[in-house]
Amino acid sequence: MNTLKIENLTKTYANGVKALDGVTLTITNGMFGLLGANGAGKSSLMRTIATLQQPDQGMVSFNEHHIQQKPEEIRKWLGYLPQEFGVYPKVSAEKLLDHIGVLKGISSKTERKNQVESLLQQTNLYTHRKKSVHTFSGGMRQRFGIAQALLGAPKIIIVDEPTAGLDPEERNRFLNLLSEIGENVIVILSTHIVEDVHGLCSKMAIMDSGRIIKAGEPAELVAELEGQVWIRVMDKAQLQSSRQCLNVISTRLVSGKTQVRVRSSSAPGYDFEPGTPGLEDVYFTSIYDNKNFVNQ
Ligand SMILES: Nc1ncnc2c1ncn2[C@@H]1O[C@H](COP(=O)(O)OP(=O)(O)OP(=O)(O)O)[C@@H](O)[C@H]1O
Repeated sequence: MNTLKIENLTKTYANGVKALDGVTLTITNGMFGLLGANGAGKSSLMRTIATLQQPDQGMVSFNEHHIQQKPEEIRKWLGYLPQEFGVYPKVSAEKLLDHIGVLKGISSKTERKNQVESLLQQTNLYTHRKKSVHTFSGGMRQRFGIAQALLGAPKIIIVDEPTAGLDPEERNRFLNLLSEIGENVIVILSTHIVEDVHGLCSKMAIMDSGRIIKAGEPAELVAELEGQVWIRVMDKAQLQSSRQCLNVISTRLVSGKTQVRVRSSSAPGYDFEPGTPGLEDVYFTSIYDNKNFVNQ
């Protein structure tokens, strides 16, 4: 079992933005979803785990090794797909993967060839292997990104906002690919898309303003809201006045009408129907509770 321990991480950038504020988490094998809005601090946390930046306070350990003191203890086991992959040189996908394999320390040519071939197959890029990565579509680039992250049999894989900008088909294909990665490694999926976490991740955390505001198993977190979600269709004027007295979780247009989801321990009115809670309700209520807590 691999264990990543994050303890009380804090980071304030030179411009005064506190991107990490006492982050504490323990992550073991399996798919872990880190959910948060843009600017919540996800990339800052991912970069710190990948030892690309130092925290001001706190520590990260991987399998009991303190990684700020011994960064090589995570680097040699890490597969990282950053949010911005940068510029691709004009060489074929196959050659680029081989080169990354060398950088990752796979010194045997045969071993590299085998790994590159099998990863190109796995990511459905084998027929495009002779093409230059800079000519790839967004989805193909992300699949290439996961192929390079998987080189060298990593024990911990970090993918930062991998589905942003992908069309629904490519997004599905990418998520299916992620789900195929073994159970015996840690995979951290950072995303602002609730559905990316739903169904794919066995554990998750929600991040807001540099803090972890909720963590657990998605199904358990959803179950905590059982009996507390109520639904009603309203017009805009009703919604405006109801906002004062109701705890509105979210609103959604359904066939041109506004469907309102409300949190309440009992029916907030005779015209409300009980709703089935989902991960999106968990996300919105956690953010709401955190803002109220901070403003108290
Ligand atoms: N190098 C930096 N210098 C100054 N501020 C930064 C830097 N990197 C990030 N920030 C700020 O820190 C906060 C957290 O950013 P971060 O990129 O970690 O969040 P995120 O959840 O990954 O969001 P996004 O998906 O938009 O990148 C934001 O307010 C961001 O503007």
